[in-house]
Amino acid sequence: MEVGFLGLGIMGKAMSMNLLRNGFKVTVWNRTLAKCNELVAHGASVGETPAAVVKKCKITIAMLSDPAAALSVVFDKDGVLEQICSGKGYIDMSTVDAETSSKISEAIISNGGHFLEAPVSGSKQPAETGQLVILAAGEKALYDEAIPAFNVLGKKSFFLGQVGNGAKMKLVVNMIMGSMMNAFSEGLVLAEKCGLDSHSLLDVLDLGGMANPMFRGKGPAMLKTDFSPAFPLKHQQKDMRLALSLGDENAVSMPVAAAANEAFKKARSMGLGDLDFSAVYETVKITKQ
Ligand SMILES: NC(=O)C1=CN([C@@H]2O[C@H](COP(=O)(O)OP(=O)(O)OC[C@H]3O[C@@H](n4cnc5c(N)ncnc54)[C@H](OP(=O)(O)O)[C@@H]3O)[C@@H](O)[C@H]2O)C=CC1
Ligand SMILES: O=CCCC(=O)O
Repeated sequence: MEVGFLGLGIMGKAMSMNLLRNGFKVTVWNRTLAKCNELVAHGASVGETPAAVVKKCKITIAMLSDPAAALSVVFDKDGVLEQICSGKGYIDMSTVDAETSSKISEAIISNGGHFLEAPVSGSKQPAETGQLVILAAGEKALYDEAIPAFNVLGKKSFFLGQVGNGAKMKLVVNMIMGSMMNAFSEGLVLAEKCGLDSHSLLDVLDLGGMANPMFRGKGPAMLKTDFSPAFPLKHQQKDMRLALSLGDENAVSMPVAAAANEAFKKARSMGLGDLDFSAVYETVKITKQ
């Protein structure tokens, strides 16, 4: 199966590498074209533009930073729309809002193509090992066609119905995750300030009902001030912002998420946006001094 892949950031690189490892022919494109070189060394072909990739491939996947990037790659000059046509599928796996996804879907479909949104739960390591959770919505026939690729990329795929449902599910999940990360950071700082051993706190948490891979995986690194990016903080703040907007639309009061968003914004203003989202811990350390 020949697949196009647009966007070779932390996630896109890992996912396209995984497809190559599993026997897919992959044609890649990235805005900063030099990032394609490593994929080429592993057998990928390069498309000079998103349009060139779509022209070559029956199915093209995108994994881009945010709504502006997702729209630009489709609608701008040399974009996806120039070559999408009957029989071709476009799958956007970026985390965006439902409105962005619907706009892209309408344009693709009105040009004769097929569209699926398929944001993912899981980060860099699950992307490398094919353990993502895929939250797809849109055209069921394209979903069925993409299953061989999804089975390589993820451990479980959900088909959630109409376009927008995948985006909404992803934003709800990341809203919860961002709030949890803030509560976790406050707990770590409080434990330290009141004279407790932070590693003991991690052990206690890991043995109880709140045990989870995020605390287990990120906690020891946070205590060492290691914020090597798996999920960049600027993207987590984007997701909190989009989730809060979804809350506005649905008149859902979300004071916890709003406070978490403020902390991520503060972290961005401190220049921490490119670090892992666990670097929000640094903002709590400062405010508790
Ligand atoms: N990292 C993670 O753990 C997870 C991330 N996600 C989501 O996946 C998406 C990608 O995340 P991640 O790989 O971490 O992000 P990165 O920041 O590592 O990569 C972003 C990608 O988007 C491209 N890009 C940015 N702006 C534009 C633009 N205007 N036009 C074209 N391309 C653009 C970048 O190109 P260039 O190289 O040129 O800058 C790069 O390829 C995001 O929506 C994120 O929220 C979802 C699950 C987990
Ligand atoms: O969007 C990023 C999600 C990161 C994760 O699920 O660990």
